[in-house]
Amino acid sequence: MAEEREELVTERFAAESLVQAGADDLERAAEAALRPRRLDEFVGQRVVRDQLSLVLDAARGRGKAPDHVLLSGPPGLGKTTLAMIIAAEMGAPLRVTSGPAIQHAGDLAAVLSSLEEGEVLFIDEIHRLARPAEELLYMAMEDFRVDVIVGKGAGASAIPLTLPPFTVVGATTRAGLLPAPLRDRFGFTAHLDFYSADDLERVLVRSAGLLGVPLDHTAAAELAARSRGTPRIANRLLRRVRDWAEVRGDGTLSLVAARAALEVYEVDDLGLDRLDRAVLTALCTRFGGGPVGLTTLAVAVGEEPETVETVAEPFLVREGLIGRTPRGRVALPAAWAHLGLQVPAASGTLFG
Ligand SMILES: Nc1ncnc2c1ncn2[C@@H]1O[C@H](COP(=O)(O)OP(=O)(O)OP(=O)(O)O)[C@@H](O)[C@H]1O
Repeated sequence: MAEEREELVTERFAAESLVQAGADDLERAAEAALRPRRLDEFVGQRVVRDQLSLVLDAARGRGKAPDHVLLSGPPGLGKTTLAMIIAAEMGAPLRVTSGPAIQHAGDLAAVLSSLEEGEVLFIDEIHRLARPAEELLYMAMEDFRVDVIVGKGAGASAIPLTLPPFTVVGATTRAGLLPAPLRDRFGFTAHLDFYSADDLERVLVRSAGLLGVPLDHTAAAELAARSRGTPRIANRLLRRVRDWAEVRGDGTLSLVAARAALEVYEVDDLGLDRLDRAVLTALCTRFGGGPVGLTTLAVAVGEEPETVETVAEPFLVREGLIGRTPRGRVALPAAWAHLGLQVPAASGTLFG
């Protein structure tokens, strides 16, 4: 009986994860369709764009592969997009992999030894590379050489293999976790910051044009203000408003349609979603405003600590809702106000 139930549960999970995988694929496809292909289509991040354009122009002028590029910043700000743009601008092929996908140094050696001259190797979540792979990578980045190990144990020998010049584009949400020797191998490092409301409005107008949907100026402003400074979220909200307008409205993406859809999807005035609010609520109501450790906070909201730290926290910190202290996370007065709660009398002593 118990076994039968377990099987049913497993089947249900399998079915749910299939549906989820399908949904993720659809989201990814929808995202890909809106990705800028060239640097001059990439909205905002003016300083990064200018600097990168110089790096690429100089490399083109010399007829060489550009320096290795490290892109850091919260999810959804355009790191993958920029990696693709670098390859497109250089007219070079792009190879995509990620830190977690490379379990062993041998996996990385296989990728490196098959690179073409000038190829761009995009390594997403580069901070999650295993240590031996990391060491192999910085030798390859510096000397364009890898040692391929042949054989095992005492009889193993290293055969040096020269690689054609290539460019690594590393992306990370946690630049602080990269060891210095790896970080130092990148000739150009850029940090992507949250977008202004004006830039997000431009992202939305561009995306609406590509989707062929009529977007009111007022609706664009409302969506921009509630997109947590993030183009991925802006585009996602745009697609949800389009759903609402087509199913419940007259097809126009008006302010009324935007507000109604945002209410359905529980996006509040600041653009906070369910996870953000769960973090704030746990911090204020369960832990009395903190300080509370990241792991405890993550358990309280049923998420991985890394998700809370990289997805929810950066924006909450930027908005002055929470603070990070050596003793843990604390709620700031704006958090209580946002939840419509009274700041407890003792909270003045929480921060610090
Ligand atoms: N500057 C921009 N201009 C226009 N659209 C953008 C810009 N940056 C990102 N986008 C849009 O946002 C989406 C998410 O961007 P992207 O996948 O590059 O983010 P990311 O930083 O790599 O995120 P992650 O860290 O989660 O991989 C893209 O599909 C693209 O359509």
